[in-house]
Order: sequence, then structure tokens, then C-alpha cells
Amino acid sequence: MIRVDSVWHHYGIRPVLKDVSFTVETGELVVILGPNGTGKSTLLGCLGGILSPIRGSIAFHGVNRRESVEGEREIRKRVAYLPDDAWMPRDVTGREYLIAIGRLYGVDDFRAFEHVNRLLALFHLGTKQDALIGGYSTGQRKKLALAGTLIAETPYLLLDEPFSGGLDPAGIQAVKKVLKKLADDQGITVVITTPVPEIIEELADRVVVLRDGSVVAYETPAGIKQLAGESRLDDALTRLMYPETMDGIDQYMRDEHSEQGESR
Ligand SMILES: Nc1ncnc2c1ncn2[C@@H]1O[C@H](COP(=O)(O)OP(=O)(O)OP(=O)(O)O)[C@@H](O)[C@H]1O
Repeated sequence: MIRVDSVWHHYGIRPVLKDVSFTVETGELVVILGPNGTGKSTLLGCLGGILSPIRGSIAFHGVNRRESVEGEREIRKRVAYLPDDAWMPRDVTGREYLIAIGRLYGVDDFRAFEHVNRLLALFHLGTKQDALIGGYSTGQRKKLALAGTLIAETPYLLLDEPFSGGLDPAGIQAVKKVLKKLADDQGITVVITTPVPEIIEELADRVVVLRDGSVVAYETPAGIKQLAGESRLDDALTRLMYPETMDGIDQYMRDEHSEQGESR
């Protein structure tokens, strides 16, 4: 379980996250969504431990992030975090990179070798496995970065924009299916950001909707539609994230109908 409790984060004096609270149950797949610049990556960075909130706390399995050396070490073993612009070494091969991450997370070598083969097959990286990462395409690097989070075999996965960065349709499909299965069948707790409503509808158990650094909704996709009074998830999310946009569309359609009525 992840508990985010009254988290505030500032860059300089500007608050970016304002009193953010929510709880992710074990085995849930939660999507964080919001307009550009609203604080999604900042929130995931706080969860991932690369940023320290100025107020509030984040706990994994009851252990607070960045509170004690032992607690933080325990969390780091259990959490794999992938930023949207993950750094990757250029002068090691894809296979070496994955094995090194497995070792870092204490995965038995024999198990890691077998898992690496399955990951390379999953992402169609077999032909590149012994090539230096510096020669990978953008999409191939993204696939390797995602494989790097899966090889860690952690009970928590935090992935910033896992479906962006040049993934091809087969890669998107692979990531969707694997994340859903990990959450549903293995009880892995997954938190991701993605702006794509179709993916949210297909994957999300619950959605954190952020607007201007605050949580405006934390609901299932069905709950989001009900809350916004819309039958489609994309309309519901737009209404919650950009209320003025939906009001503007409603107004435009009303004006058009009344003009048509007058001219008849
Ligand atoms: N290192 C930083 N220093 C100063 N301001 C920052 C820094 N990182 C992000 N910001 C600002 O904080 C706000 C939130 O940024 P963040 O990247 O968390 O948003 P986001 O919701 O992930 O955006 P996007 O959808 O565009 O990826 C933005 O206004 C951004 O300009």
C-alpha cells in the first residue's frame, strides 16, 4: 500500500503540489492525470524518492520515504521508478544493462538471465541485445528502460509516461498487458502517468486527477464519469481538468442552436 499524506512541494517559492493525499491499495493500478505542468512528474518524483516534499509524507507498506536510512533502503529495494526521461548508459549492451539492474535489486543471476531473455523477446529487442545502447533507436531505448523496471521484480512500479517516447503499437500493447497482469495476478502495485483516456479506461483501477497541483478527483473510471456527469471518460476527464473548455464547447453549441432557431 502507498499512502500519500498532505504532500506539498515547491520549486523556489512557487507551490507545485498542494496538500496532495491519496492511498493506493496493494495490487491496484492507479493513473495520475492532469494538464501539462500541473505536477504529475513532480508527484511521481516524490513517490520515487528523487524529490523530497517540503511538507507531508509518503509511505510504502507503512514505512515513510526519506525518514530513516534503514527505512529508505528497505523502500528502494521494493520500488522501481522510471522517470519520463530516464538516463541510460550508452557504452554497455542491452543485456548487460538489464543484468546489472537485476543484480542491483538482488535478483538471483540465474533467474535474471531467464527473465532478460523473456523481456528481450517481449519487446522484440533480440537482435539488439548484444549491441551498445548508444546505437539503439529512441523507441528501443524506451523499451529497454521499461524492461529495466520489470527485471527488478519489485512489488511497486512507478512509471512516468510509460506509453510515450516512441513506443510502437506492439510495445504499447505489451506494456498494457504486462502491467495489467502484474497488478491483477501478482498483486504488484502500479502507479503511472499517461494522458491517453483509452489507456486509462482499459487499465486504471483508479485515477488521480490533478489540477493546478491539487487533487480534484480520485475515483474509478466509472466514478469519474459519474462525478463529471458525462457518459464518456474523455469528456469527463476534460470537464474535471479543464472545466472552462467544456463550458466553452457547451456555450458554443447552445449559441449555434439558438442562431439556427432564430433563422428558421
Ligand atoms: N526543476 C524545476 N525547477 C523549477 N520548476 C520546475 C522544475 N520542474 C518542474 N517545474 C515546474 O513545476 C510545474 C510542474 O511540473 P511537472 O513536470 O511536475 O508537471 P507535469 O504535470 O508532469 O507536466 P507535463 O504534463 O508537461 O509532463 C511546471 O510548472 C514546471 O514548469
